[in-house]
Amino acid sequence: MEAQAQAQAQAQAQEIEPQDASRFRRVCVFCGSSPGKKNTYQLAAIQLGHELVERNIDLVYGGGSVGLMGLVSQAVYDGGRHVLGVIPKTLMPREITGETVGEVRAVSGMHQRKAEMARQADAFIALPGGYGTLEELLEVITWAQLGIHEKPVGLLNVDGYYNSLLSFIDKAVDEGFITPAARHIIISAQTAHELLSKLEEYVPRHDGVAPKLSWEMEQLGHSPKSDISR
Ligand SMILES: C/C(=C\CNc1ncnc2c1ncn2[C@@H]1O[C@H](COP(=O)(O)O)[C@@H](O)[C@H]1O)CO
Repeated sequence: MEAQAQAQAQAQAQEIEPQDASRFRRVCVFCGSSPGKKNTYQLAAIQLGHELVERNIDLVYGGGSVGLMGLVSQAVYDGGRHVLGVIPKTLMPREITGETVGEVRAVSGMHQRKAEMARQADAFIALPGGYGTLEELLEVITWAQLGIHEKPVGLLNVDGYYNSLLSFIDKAVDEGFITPAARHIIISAQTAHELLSKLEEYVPRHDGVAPKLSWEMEQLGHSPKSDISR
């Protein structure tokens, strides 16, 4: 595959330095179940997988091998890190989702999937994607705003794919619907390396609206043990 060969060549050319230990054990990636039209989207998915491997970070994602989901999960798996795919039982047939590499966890529905992915992750990253990706991204941002978790949320803005979403969010701040503090929940960058570095440094600036423990129990079904969420 062209994007895979290109990503490998770039990684070799850069002779990536070994990273310091990451504060993240596992990152959740939301991304398109389609590959997108530009090669740069596919390349970015593979490069994100390589970046996670370089930093010794495991992956949790929506499972399957379709689109960008398949590229990022394969890159993490090939790099020797653990891959956890969380799939609702209805989406499990291979004709819908394709083969999943690594561990597969079946859940009863889409809500359970999002809660399980959130529970398992220390941070979230969205690559380019469609409705599913946007819905997953906006939900973890909303949960952060409410104080359900304090895990960093990153947007990999490949080739400016998310420029219009970011402009819209800035408009919502200007119009008084999103507070400037909550605007800082979204960390964006154009490359996986820059994004991971920013996420490692993230410090939440917004206030939650209710006691965190009760939110965690209500939304995630538990009190997360992750170091990041405390
Ligand atoms: C119906 C389509 C593909 C079905 N395959 C999927 N397999 C696994 N996970 C999926 C699938 N479709 C959506 N998801 C989840 O939403 C995100 C991707 O959705 P998008 O609309 O393509 O952005 C992804 O993060 C998954 O968690 C054809 O779309």
